[in-house]
Amino acid sequence: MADPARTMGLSFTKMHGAGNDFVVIDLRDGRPAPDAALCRAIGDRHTGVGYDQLLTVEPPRTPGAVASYRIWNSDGSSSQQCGNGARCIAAWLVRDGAAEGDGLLLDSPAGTHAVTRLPDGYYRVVMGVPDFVPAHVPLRGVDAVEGEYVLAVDSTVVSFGAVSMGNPHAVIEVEDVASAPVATIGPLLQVQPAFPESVNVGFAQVESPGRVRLRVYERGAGETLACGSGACAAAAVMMRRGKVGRDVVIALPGGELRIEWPSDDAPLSMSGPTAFVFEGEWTA
Ligand SMILES: N[C@H](CCC[C@H](N)C(=O)O)C(=O)O
Repeated sequence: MADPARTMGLSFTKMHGAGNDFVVIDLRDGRPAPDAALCRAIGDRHTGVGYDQLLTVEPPRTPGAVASYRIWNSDGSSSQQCGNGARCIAAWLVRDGAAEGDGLLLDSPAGTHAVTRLPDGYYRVVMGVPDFVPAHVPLRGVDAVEGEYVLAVDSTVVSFGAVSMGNPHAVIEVEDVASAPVATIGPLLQVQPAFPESVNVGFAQVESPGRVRLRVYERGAGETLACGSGACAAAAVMMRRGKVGRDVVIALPGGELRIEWPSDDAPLSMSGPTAFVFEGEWTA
């Protein structure tokens, strides 16, 4: 049977969070998510709309939540977490009138998040407690020395921190992000057996105790202009190493995010911008 979206027309909203771009589709009426072929067609940067991630807004899964959402990367793979996406979904629900902006609850595949609209129009997402347990990243077969993992990939030795924000992250500290080997080491690390679910690879340059520059080669999307969970991961790794304070600005190519993590056993919060770009209808 033809995919219903192809016959009925599929409305969507194009958004971005610090340049990390999304197609948001409202499936609160219970319609099925677009199939893989349609996701790829919508995601094509030339013949479609283009996105880093496709986000679906769906009925809540827990009491008190306004809605739930799911996440597909542009390569069709799904993810458990999308920090920039959580902010955009919250802004989408507030604009839709489905929620007030003070502490709405959103169900993601990684758990339930409290989201608050800040006076400056930014959104703050409680992202949960960073999980450094290797098996939870997941990361296998690599031992850590003082929180640093070392892996030989091809002719290169890569040293990194590893943490789960609900999705897997490796964080590589570099002297200069501008010249970091993002497009070579990123995909190389992603295919290592040590990362059975692949990994988002961050390249972080600590500029000061209050500011980190970051580039992220995302799982399923390549290098993006911003990665919210990647910013959380980089901040958490550098905070635990004592390289930055517990309230830090992460400067990504597409914009800045603020990360607050009061203590190791407390939840981490991320604040940042959201933007509506256009509304559309897919009729191909
Ligand atoms: N590529 C990620 C999902 C999107 C994360 C990112 N866009 C964010 O804002 O957190 C993964 O496969 O885990």
